[in-house]
Amino acid sequence: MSLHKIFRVIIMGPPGSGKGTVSARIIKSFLLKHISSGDILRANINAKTELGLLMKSCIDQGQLVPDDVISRLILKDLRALENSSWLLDGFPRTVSQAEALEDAYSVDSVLNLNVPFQTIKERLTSRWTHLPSGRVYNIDFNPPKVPGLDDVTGEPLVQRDDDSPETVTRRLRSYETQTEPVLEFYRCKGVLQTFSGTETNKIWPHVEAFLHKKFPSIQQGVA
Ligand SMILES: Nc1nc2c(ncn2[C@@H]2O[C@H](COP(=O)(O)OP(=O)(O)O)[C@@H](O)[C@H]2O)c(=O)[nH]1
Ligand SMILES: Nc1ncnc2c1ncn2[C@@H]1O[C@H](COP(=O)(O)OP(=O)(O)O)[C@@H](O)[C@H]1O
Repeated sequence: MSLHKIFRVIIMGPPGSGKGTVSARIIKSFLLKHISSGDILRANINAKTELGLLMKSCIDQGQLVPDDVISRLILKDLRALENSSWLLDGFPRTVSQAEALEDAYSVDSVLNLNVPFQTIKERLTSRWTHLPSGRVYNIDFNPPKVPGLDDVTGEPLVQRDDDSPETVTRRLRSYETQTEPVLEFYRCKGVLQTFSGTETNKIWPHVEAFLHKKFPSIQQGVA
């Protein structure tokens, strides 16, 4: 049995609301393992796995992949982290996924990034991604040190196929119809914490203060 309490945290928000950016900041300060459903799917596409090839057209069209596929994939990864605290990013995105997760684990906190759709549309057309790590950059907000290259590895950055304006509109629509009900699911359980704004640098101090207060024992450097 682990001596430490395990904390299970989810980060939610529409596509482009800053989940990846805020997650990167969280794992710098807190001992949580970051699991991103989008990064896992893109790694499968990149490695041309059977699953990746099957899912690619769904993702490129801005549609969600089937619930059973993503739930199986994520729950398998979570089982490998049985004794660690985790931060889940991009899952669950439907009530059925939330129920599948709830059957296996109880969630301590859900961080909801509430960013207006207009702000998101502007951001995503200038998002650049380092696919192997999931690190994200933005031409205006956090440009890479050398244009077009990842700061850590020097490898090339790419623009995601699903970040075109038409596909972003479709993803926002699927967020409204399929993912917003998940917020209600967690609100009813009393674990939803919403952070609203248009700038990550203004939202972040509130997220950080909330986590410090709620989970003091998982700060980096705390035994
Ligand atoms: N202009 C601007 N861009 C931001 C801000 N926060 C994040 N971004 C960028 O917006 C894009 C989407 O952020 P990301 O963290 O990938 O969002 P996710 O899709 O929710 O994981 C990325 O290119 C980020 O670098 C912000 O406050 N202002
Ligand atoms: N939990 C999920 N359920 C269904 N599809 C998912 C899920 N997570 C990711 N995907 C697929 O991968 C795409 C990219 O996901 P992600 O990187 O989390 O996007 P975003 O940056 O838009 O929040 C989604 O548009 C969807 O097609």
